[in-house]
Amino acid sequence: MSNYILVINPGSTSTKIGVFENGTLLFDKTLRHPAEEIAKFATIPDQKGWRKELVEQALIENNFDMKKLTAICARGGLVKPIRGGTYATSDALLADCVAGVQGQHACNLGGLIAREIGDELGIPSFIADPPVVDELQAIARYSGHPLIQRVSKFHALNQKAVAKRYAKEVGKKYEDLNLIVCHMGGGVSVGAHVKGSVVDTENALDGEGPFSPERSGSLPTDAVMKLCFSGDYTEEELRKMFVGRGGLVAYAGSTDMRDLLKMAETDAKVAEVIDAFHYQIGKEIGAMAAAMHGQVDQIILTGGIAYGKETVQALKDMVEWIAPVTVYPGEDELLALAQAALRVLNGEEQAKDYRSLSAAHIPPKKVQSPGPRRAFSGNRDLFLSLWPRFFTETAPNCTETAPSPVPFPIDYRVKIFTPSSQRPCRPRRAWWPGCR
Ligand SMILES: Nc1ncnc2c1ncn2[C@@H]1O[C@H](COP(=O)(O)OP(=O)(O)OP(=O)(O)O)[C@@H](O)[C@H]1O
Ligand SMILES: CCCC(=O)O
Repeated sequence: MSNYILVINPGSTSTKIGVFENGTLLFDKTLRHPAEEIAKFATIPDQKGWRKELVEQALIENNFDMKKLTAICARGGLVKPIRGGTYATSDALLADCVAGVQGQHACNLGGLIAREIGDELGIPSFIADPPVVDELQAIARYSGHPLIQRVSKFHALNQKAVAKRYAKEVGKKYEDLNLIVCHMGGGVSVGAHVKGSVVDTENALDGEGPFSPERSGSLPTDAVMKLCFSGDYTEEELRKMFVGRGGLVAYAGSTDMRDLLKMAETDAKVAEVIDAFHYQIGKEIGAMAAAMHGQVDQIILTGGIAYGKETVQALKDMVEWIAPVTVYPGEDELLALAQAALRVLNGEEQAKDYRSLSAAHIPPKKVQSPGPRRAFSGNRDLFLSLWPRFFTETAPNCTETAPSPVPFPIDYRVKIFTPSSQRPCRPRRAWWPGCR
């Protein structure tokens, strides 16, 4: 029996859709959303009805009868940290997509639209491998300061898809391989896939890792603090500067690697920027190899920039001594979504239940420590907000700790960094349960 699957991948300026009959694409379409259309909506969740109508219209234009659909699978959203896999669009998941518990991003609309269409048709709807897939090992969560905890936000959908594709091609299971996957698109992320879990990667959305065509990646803390407190920029301006207008576009004026490679033929400065881009990515691959104790079966390069032979050669020169390199240029996130739904429909995998996981996943609230407020005044919030959000805090004289945001046997409670004083917590602020 054929399964017909609608897949939806909402991005900031487009919604990509596809209809698959089992694993075969029947048709796809990129629905472009001009800035002036997007600007009509105050928030991302407000765009739901409008984008949903555009999706339905595209199916009609392709003469596809929606009643034939068996399931819907979407990319999304910035929900709580979860393990990779296919998740049913439960109410709890949708509430977190609306709230944007790890940030507002167009992919939060994926689950919302999928569920609404699915409910209308009486068919199941899913999300798969959202950017907040978080399988970090405990030691990878240390940032260097207990107020800031590292989290994983990366191209999980494409990274996992190409890793599984490689495993299939060599006749092995993803869960039996150690792979470094490097996605190079508008953003760049490098993941250490150890036996099916991404035990280290960057928070590529919020300012970690190598710079990319449009993101600054990791920046020196002191310099960032100076910008934050300079009074010259608003929080929003700085965010745009680092995520959206940072990296290659900031140095060389374009996010398009093809243009930059052309420019580099006659412009030595642009050529050096591209060298630096390759250098940072190669260095990050090396870091992941060390995190994996050198036990790397294969390095996989993927994303649009992996089409460029210059980039592939530069990275091979830097990292091929670690492990052989396979190149899967571009990304096929639509196919990855269809396959994720199919694995569930065929009974190869069970859809995960976000609701039953979410209790264990509740990240610590963004708790404000009463202590350092005076030192940083109001701008402290601005500074911290540029960094990974789920910093776990504990009061200087409080022995309570915040819960782990992930369901793994990880206990990185901040208590270990603080004197285990039994003095009562400061009475002036209750800032998490049990610390009153
Ligand atoms: N043949 C090519 N050679 C070199 N670079 C290329 C080639 N084709 C596309 N690219 C580059 O790939 C980049 C876009 O990649 P991609 O389409 O994967 O990004 P995206 O989907 O917009 O962002 P993300 O992958 O972060 O979600 C651009 O910089 C583009 O210039
Ligand atoms: C880093 C997660 C995905 C993206 O770049 O949009």
